[in-house]
Amino acid sequence: MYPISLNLRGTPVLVVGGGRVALRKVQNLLREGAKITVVAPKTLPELMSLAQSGQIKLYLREFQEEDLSGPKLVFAATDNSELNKRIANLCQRLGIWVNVADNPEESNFIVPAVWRRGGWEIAVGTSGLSPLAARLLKEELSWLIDPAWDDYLKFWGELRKALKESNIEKNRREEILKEVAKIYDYRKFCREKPSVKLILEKFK
Ligand SMILES: C[C@@]1(CC(=O)O)c2cc3[nH]c(cc4nc(cc5[nH]c(cc(n2)[C@H]1CCC(=O)O)[C@@](C)(CC(=O)O)[C@@H]5CCC(=O)O)C(CC(=O)O)=C4CCC(=O)O)c(CCC(=O)O)c3CC(=O)O
Ligand SMILES: NC(=O)C1=CN([C@@H]2O[C@H](COP(=O)(O)OP(=O)(O)OC[C@H]3O[C@@H](n4cnc5c(N)ncnc54)[C@H](O)[C@@H]3O)[C@@H](O)[C@H]2O)C=CC1
Repeated sequence: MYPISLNLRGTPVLVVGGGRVALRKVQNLLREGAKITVVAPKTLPELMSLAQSGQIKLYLREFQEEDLSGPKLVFAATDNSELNKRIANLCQRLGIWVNVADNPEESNFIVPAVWRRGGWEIAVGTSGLSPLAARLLKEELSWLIDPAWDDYLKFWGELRKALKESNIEKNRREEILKEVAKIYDYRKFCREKPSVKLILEKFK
């Protein structure tokens, strides 16, 4: 499984099924600004209200082949594994990437458990071995990773931006970043909390 971060803003995504699994996928997709259509004869009330507030499009009926004209990604999340398999086959034929809720083998992609804070994104995957274990490690990370890592990321982000906006040439900018990284590992950064301004003056 090759991990990538997809930009789904405005991208049409189809979710087939309206249960617990479909709802979780929809909630995470909404956060990324995907254009979501849900097809299911019966759905959870949460999906109904998302449709009522115009955040998703909802068709209260069974899946039909025509639903596959349009979406770039499909989530087959019904409780009918034969149907999920059929959707997967249709998607393969059409070249649409599909996630099959009850079958990682038939999926083009699977979804990791994601931990986010202060700009960090850590995706935990088990190649489908145990999604529950993926969630448990994700939860553990919230304890393991000190909030000072957020300041560290902020520092690097600001330094990178300042260098980009400076008139220092590209190769030298990269060199500077590597030199600073050698000096300021996480521990030294925490002790000294250097300012970006100071670093820039020192390395120019
Ligand atoms: C292959 C994959 C495909 C995909 O859905 O993309 C898949 C498949 C299956 N999940 C099953 C069960 C559960 N999945 C969860 C939860 C999550 N499942 C997610 C991902 C994935 N699930 C992909 C693999 C990722 C990887 O491992 O690398 C997470 C991480 C991300 C997300 O869905 O958003 C999200 C946690 C998010 C979070 O909390 O952060 C829970 C609840 C829990 O853990 O509390 C249970 C019940 C407990 C258990 O069984 O473990 C079953 C058996 C169904 C059955 O028995 O009927 C299958 C099918 C099978 O394995 O065949
Ligand atoms: N990938 C994951 O993270 C997980 C996957 N699963 C698997 O996912 C599947 C779905 O789980 P839940 O959401 O809990 O099930 P659920 O029973 O709550 O929901 C199933 C949904 O599928 C819909 N459906 C049934 N026939 C349909 C059709 N012909 N067209 C469109 N929609 C149809 C139903 O109306 C319902 O909304 C299960 O088969 C389970 O094995 C379960 C837990 C986690």
